[in-house]
Amino acid sequence: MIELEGLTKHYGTKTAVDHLSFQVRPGVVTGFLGPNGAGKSTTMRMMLDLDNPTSGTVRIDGKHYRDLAEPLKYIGALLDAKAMHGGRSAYNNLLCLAQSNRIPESRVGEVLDLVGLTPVARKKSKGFSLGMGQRLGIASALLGDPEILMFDEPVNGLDPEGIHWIRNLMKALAGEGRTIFVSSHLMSEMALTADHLIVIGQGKLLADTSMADFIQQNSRSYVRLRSPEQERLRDVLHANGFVVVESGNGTLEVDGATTEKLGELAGANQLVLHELSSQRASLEEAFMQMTAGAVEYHAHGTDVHGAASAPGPKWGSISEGD
Ligand SMILES: Nc1ncnc2c1ncn2[C@@H]1O[C@H](COP(=O)(O)OP(=O)(O)OP(=O)(O)O)[C@@H](O)[C@H]1O
Repeated sequence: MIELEGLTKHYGTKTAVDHLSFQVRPGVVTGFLGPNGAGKSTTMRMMLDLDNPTSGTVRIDGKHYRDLAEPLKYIGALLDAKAMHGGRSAYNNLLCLAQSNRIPESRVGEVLDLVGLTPVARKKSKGFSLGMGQRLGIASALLGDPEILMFDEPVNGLDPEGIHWIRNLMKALAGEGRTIFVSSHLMSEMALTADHLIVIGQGKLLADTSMADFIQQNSRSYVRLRSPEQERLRDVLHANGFVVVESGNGTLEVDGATTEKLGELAGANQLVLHELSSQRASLEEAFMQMTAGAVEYHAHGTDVHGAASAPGPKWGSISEGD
């Protein structure tokens, strides 16, 4: 269990983390979500005592990180995959870590095998691809066989097979009763992995909810209709008690209705329909709406030639990869 209480970090006048209080429980994968610059990495660094909080506390199974003897046996973390010593082999990088925490050398081979790096174990890590570096970082997190694991953007640089592997690994580790805390700025990725969600924006807690509740509350479903007689269709829908939203391009959206019901209503009123479809807003959209006021870096449209357009949140690519 990880517990944060009033955790706050200022860098000069900048508040990176703002009175964060939440718990990360064992036995589930907890996703840590927020747009770029929300404060996820700063929070994780403070959890590992790599940065000092301005105020507030973090406890790992009731203790401060610095009071853990041989911390790799309690908590393993993938924060910065490039943090390894590039001049050392993968094997020696892990061996040094193992020795510093009195972990037997046999475990080095085990974790290299687990992450699929055995064939390159004796190669210098500076020649590793992003994905191989990510796997080596994951191996170091697993080295002490800890009950708590933290991964900062673990799928960065991984190919679809690697993404699938890390997703299943996190689920399996949670299934063994471990505490798994994983950050991402991609809702779509989290939807496939996490059981619970902590969402932050500009350092503040925006949501602490189960994934099931988040999906239930945020994936709005509605029916989209298009007709050459749009006005008459709208009047018929209104007259039958439906709330209708005009969404542009001549389409109408109706919440809380089925395609069957609306199709029959249109038929009974001899209305021609060019479209009658059931729609579901994506979780990515719901997440973007939740964090819209807390997005720090805005892209300005998609026109690479610089034509002006409305600012929108800058978001990474969506990776479904399953
Ligand atoms: N050492 C530092 N000095 C000054 N400002 C910092 C420092 N580290 C982080 N920040 C600022 O604190 C805020 C939070 O940054 P952080 O890296 O924790 O966000 P993040 O949610 O991990 O973002 P990303 O998804 O882009 O990695 C940002 O505005 C960042 O510019």
